Amino acid sequence: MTAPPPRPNGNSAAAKPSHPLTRVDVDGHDLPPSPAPSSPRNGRRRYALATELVYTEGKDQYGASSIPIYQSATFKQMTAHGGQAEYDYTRSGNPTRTHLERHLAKIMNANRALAVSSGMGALDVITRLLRPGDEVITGDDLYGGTHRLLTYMAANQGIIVHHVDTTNADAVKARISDKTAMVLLETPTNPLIKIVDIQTIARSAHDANSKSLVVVDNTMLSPMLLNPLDIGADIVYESGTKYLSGHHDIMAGVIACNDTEIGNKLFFTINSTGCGLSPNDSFLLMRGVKTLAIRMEKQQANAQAIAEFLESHGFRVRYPGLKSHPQYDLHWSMARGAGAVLSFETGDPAVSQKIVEAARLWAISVSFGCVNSLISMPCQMSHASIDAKTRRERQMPEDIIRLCVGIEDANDLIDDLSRALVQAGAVTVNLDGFHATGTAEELGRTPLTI
Ligand SMILES: Cc1ncc(COP(=O)(O)O)c(C=O)c1O
Ligand SMILES: N[C@@H](CCSC[C@H](N)C(=O)O)C(=O)O
Repeated sequence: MTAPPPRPNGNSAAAKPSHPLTRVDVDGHDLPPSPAPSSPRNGRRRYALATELVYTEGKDQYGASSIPIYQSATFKQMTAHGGQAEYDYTRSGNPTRTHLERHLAKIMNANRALAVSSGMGALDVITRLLRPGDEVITGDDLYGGTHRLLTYMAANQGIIVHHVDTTNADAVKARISDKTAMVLLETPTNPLIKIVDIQTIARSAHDANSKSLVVVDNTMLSPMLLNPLDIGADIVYESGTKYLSGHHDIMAGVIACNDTEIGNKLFFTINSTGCGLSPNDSFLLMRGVKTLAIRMEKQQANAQAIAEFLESHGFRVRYPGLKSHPQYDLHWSMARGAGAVLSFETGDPAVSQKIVEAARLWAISVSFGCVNSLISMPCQMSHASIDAKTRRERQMPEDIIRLCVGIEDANDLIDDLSRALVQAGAVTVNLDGFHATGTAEELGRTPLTI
């Protein structure tokens, strides 16, 4: 095999300084740093997070091990005066949802958690804290639905939205003013997997304007890997559709905070608009949360293997488990794992489409965080609600492929991906093995040998 040409992104794994916590396996290969302890044993948690996910404190009158689904819209009252019974109507509260919310508050290190009907529902509830004329500072690489909602609010509700490069904490700081009501962050970003320094941004936002709320979308990591409230966020939300439930069988959203007044305002909106999570979905989300640790462990191990496989064959891979990630150290200074979403580029949208369509084990689907693996082209799918011009301005490559890794056998996933790469013409197979096609350089990769 000829010496590989320089990588198209200029990244050189060898040139990167080792992370201070670098570990090696028995063969001397680098391993990701040891995760930080999974749970500070303070606040509401007594055990490590993997234990707390399973251990629930709620009591059922019959000692049921799994919280019953209180499938009731209304609740009988003892008198006509109202107010004495704990529940009156499921939009306002339901025992299954309460059980879930208390559990979520514990694992999110929050005083209060609220469960709603989707991740976007959660963001909608949070943004109702804003008033016309308020300014929001947010990223230039955002989940498409978030971009869509903010754009709607800017056009119709008098909210001023500034999109800045949130990987540059100074750029965010420069934008903060006394009109900044909210700083909305995602890390890692979806789908460019950029890392945002929550702690530094939160500090400058609060120093410059004590009223500005720092809101973090933690969907890409889940409370298993990051607790934004511990590092300066005022509100954290996530799509429970993803890792928290883990099986793509429900839509859900979760909001958590520590401030009682904010919690009450969020609850007011949920009760007023009726977007609280249904009893049945609360049950399913509760069931999913219990296996979060074990799912995440397997998903991350698979994602790491696949990221290394692709990178070792010259593809530009974006994954914070790789030392070549330009913000590797920043990510590991905040998070306890790299998650299970990665993206890579081929240099040609048509080739990317062929790869995606040739995969069998990888379902062509939006979403992530589920037990089964998914493949997608964000520009055409999850982020299609960002118009092409804006995508170009934000340097979102049209050829980018996103892999959302599940719990299957890693070798099966790699074999299927290899086959799809070959079938798509991204590589060719000769008698003596796999070789790059003649257009390797055009495709922005080194020759592939497997
Ligand atoms: C980062 C991120 N935040 C929020 C959402 C919204 O979640 P949901 O689909 O549950 O509304 C999604 C995906 O949909 C997402 O990827
Ligand atoms: N058609 C949907 C697309 C949902 S994308 C889901 C998920 N966040 C992802 O990133 O894959 C829409 O219009 O919102």
